Amino acid sequence: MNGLRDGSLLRQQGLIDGEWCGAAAGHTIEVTDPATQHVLGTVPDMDGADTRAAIAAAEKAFSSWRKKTHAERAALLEAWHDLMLDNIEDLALILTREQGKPLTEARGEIRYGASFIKWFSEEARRIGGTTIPSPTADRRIVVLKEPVGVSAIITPWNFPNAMITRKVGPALAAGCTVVIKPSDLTPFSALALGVLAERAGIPKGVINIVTGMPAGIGDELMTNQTVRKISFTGSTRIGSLLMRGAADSVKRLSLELGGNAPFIVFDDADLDLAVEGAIASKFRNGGQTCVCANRLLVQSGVYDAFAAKLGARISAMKVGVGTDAGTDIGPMINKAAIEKIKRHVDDAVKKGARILATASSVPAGDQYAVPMVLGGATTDMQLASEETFGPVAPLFRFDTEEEAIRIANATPFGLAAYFYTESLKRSWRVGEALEFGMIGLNTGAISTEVAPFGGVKQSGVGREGAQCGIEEYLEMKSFHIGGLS
Ligand SMILES: O=CCCC(=O)O
Repeated sequence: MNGLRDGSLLRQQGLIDGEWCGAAAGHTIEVTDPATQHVLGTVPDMDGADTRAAIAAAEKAFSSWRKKTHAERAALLEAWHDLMLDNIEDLALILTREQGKPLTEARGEIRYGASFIKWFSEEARRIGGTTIPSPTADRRIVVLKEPVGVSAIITPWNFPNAMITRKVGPALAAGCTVVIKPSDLTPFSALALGVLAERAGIPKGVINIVTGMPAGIGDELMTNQTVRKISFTGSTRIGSLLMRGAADSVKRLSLELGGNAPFIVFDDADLDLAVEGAIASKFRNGGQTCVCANRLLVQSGVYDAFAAKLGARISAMKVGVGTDAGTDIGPMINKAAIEKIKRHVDDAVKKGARILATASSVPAGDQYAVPMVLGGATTDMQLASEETFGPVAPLFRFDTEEEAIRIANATPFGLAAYFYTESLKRSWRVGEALEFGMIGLNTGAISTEVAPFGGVKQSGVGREGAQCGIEEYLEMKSFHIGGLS
């Protein structure tokens, strides 16, 4: 890959038990640049047998990793974090090339990703336990916190770095070992993290990375008795398949699944702030983020003004190759993504929506979606019930607060929601009425290592980040000590 300062970060092998290796069966898959369709390289197309080897390596490493002191684990995580920031330019370039997002956003993702490693290196020192007043005089009861065990980490293509670190950070801090299955579309970011983990001194077998198509690897991770925990970010369809597959061996699960985020602008909102928030939330990663605003609900009194302001911002957007200076929106990840966006726009227009504004600078090529504002969106349109996952901002007009809350909650998903108002009373009323795991009030940015990240309803189970994130990788053991009288 041209432009890397350290070419050894582009690794084209999987990582099992400290060995960089190919698939046992010798198969490989190509990884392409979504902007150019050029092949960037290949990675092993591993299967169930390779995955079993990775799980066995993680199991072997678990017995010594769990016994390290919290300070020892924290020091290794800190070293890994520092190496990520030292190599930010290369990690960002690899990420942009395989995923497409603009380089400035890719740098942001590396900093965001590294922040989870730093955060959980600190949390490693704070894994405590409790003592419980005993019901009898001759006994004492303490609750110990112990690592869950070998954890499967299955991650998506839209955040190829940060979705790994948000899971691996707490897993390692807790004393678990991991088998990572990155998306087959974006494995190089994961492998570069593996190279840096090795340089940081994280022992062999603690982090294993299996690359390739999902079916064989996923089946093994789901059913293997040694795997005690699965953490997955991706679609609700796959999340529920994993839940079913993991049921026979009763694994712990953390699932961060699909969303359908409402973004509500009330008449009393600061409109400029709302437009900033809409740009940040709707157009992050070209709209390919699970917490992206999907439905923009705008109250009648400010509908036209908001549409005009948002339209002006979108008209000025530059679409193009992520590594070109000034690019705001990169290519979409693949043809299926483009087709879905097109289907949503065609359906909306057929049902009466109007295109109010589009980005003026969009290169030719069917890998690019046109950023746009759609006016007159209604709840019978496909884009009201499905995540578009693209740079299309549909505006739904509403009249009353009750109507906005009803429309916002009319979805089986419950990941993120946003609303804008200057009223204190309304802030609390609406914040409490929205059925979502994360709410942004007068902000479109809710992603940070310090706050719990996760959803309700079909958007998943469990929380990542924050102080609670490490609990997902810890078991409680009640220890009853008798005969003390
Ligand atoms: O799309 C997945 C999560 C992105 C984020 O952490 O904000």
